[in-house]
Amino acid sequence: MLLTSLVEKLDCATLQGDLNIDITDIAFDSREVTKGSLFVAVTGFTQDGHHYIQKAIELGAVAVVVEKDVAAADSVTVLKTADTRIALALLAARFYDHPSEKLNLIGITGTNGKTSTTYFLKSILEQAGRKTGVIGTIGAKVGNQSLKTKSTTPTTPESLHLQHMFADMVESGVQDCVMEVSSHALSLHRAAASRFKIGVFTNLTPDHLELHRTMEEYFEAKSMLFDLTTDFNLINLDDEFGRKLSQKVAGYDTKLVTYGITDEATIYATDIRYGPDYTTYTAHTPAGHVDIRVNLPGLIYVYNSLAAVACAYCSGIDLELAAAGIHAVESIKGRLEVVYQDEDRKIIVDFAHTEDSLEKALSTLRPFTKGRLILVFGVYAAPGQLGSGKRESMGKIAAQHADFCVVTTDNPKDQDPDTIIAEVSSAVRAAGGQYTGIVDRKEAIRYAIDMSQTNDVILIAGKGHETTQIIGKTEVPFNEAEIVGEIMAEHTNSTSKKV
Ligand SMILES: CC(=O)N[C@H]1[C@@H](OP(=O)(O)OP(=O)(O)OC[C@H]2O[C@@H](n3ccc(=O)[nH]c3=O)[C@H](O)[C@@H]2O)O[C@H](CO)[C@@H](O)[C@@H]1O[C@H](C)C(=O)N[C@@H](C)C(=O)N[C@H](CCC(=O)O)C(=O)O
Repeated sequence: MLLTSLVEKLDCATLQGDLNIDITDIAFDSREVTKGSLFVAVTGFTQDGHHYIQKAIELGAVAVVVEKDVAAADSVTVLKTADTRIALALLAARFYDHPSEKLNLIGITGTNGKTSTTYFLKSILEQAGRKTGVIGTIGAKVGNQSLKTKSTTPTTPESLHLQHMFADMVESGVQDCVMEVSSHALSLHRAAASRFKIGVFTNLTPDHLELHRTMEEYFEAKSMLFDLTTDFNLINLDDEFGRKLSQKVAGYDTKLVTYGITDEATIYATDIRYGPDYTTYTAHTPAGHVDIRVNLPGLIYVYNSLAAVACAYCSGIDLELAAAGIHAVESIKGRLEVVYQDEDRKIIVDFAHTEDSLEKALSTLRPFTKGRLILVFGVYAAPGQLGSGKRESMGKIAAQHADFCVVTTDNPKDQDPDTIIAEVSSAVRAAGGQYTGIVDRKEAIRYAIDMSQTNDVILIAGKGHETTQIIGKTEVPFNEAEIVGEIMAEHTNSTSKKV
């Protein structure tokens, strides 16, 4: 593609060189540059892409886009713009011929519920016989086939990778794409230049305050999704920030559809009932009502499946197919996932890593726990959370809702695990909770299993679907389902040896 067409009407100045050159690829990482590429220099959190311009040129970049003044060889075209992240998104969308506009693209944002809503919706769309793509913490997939990608972010890819994925999906005949859109992604313009037919807002509770600093900033970041939607804004009306957002978007050209468990919402749930491993309710929509059965317990799964029903309604899908799609989801990786069960005990892994989600996970399990509710958890390290009170509040919630807490590490990163555990433990103690502290997370899990008795439930909270732990600068493998399996196998062996 000619550079002139690629940058046409883009807000950037040509500092040097020819625009009449062919661009064969775009890269924002010098390590991905190939001959004939356009290199976009992005200022990162740890490094600065502007320092890699020379490297990119050596590898064959013929043009660069910058936001800072840098020297480059005369043979290379240099363009300057105010924000290279926005430019990258716009350039990528053009390079791949605006693929998001060729999809029924549904973006889901909110602190919690993005992944399970995505699972439910994918299943509904597949029940409706539609070829569906997903992008999120479960990876990028078409059906059950993973898409090849260079993306390195955990949830929402950088704009270049994202547009590439959309283009691949269009090429393979995908009609609908369900995507988790994180607040990180929105504030870093990863989704800019994408067009969403439907935007979903699940909820907002404190998280990622290391990046957004205040809840107001966090809310503004999440709200950015609704500047990118074209048809429907679908918002949880029972959430404080959802109500605020619905007022904010009321004047937009897009249609506002709300959901919740009161009949004030456009789509709402009644007759909610829970069992130890299911939830049933009736979903009411303007197109009629339908009985829903979710194979997971708890109010959060009413909200997350209802959001998927609401998307189905907005996409013109029959409500019976929506119900069948939700029922077809047997479990969700790392979401109240039962990783071991025998007549004595049940071991559950959940991603709960915020105050709100930990409280909800424990309260959901409590009514179905005949013995003790044993919690294994840590508080992950994030720069802004040093002294922010998260350790104290997580400790307090744990003490209030669990019978025994094994306080351990989550992702301690560069922070001292002993200090984290001491601070969390002191909060558990102050709130009258029973606890022990064990730095090694595997040993903490083993301790909980060893102390468990008939009818006890063990909740291992914080990491959910994640399969690594970040200790210092190293990411070490840590798959909780496998670890529980190993420990239980050791138990079985030692018991049979005794016999
Ligand atoms: C904090 C954050 O968002 N980090 C992301 C960011 O890393 P960074 O800013 O540190 O990158 P950097 O190393 O400083 O590099 C800066 C620039 O120099 C370039 N570079 C660097 C080295 C080199 O040799 N050549 C080169 O050109 C890089 O390509 C980059 O453009 O850019 C990298 C490249 O895309 C990402 O892999 C990385 O995601 C890390 C792994 C991450 O954990 N991100 C998390 C925080 C994240 O984004 N999470 C959200 C979900 C949040 C949630 O709701 O839970 C997500 O949407 O995934």
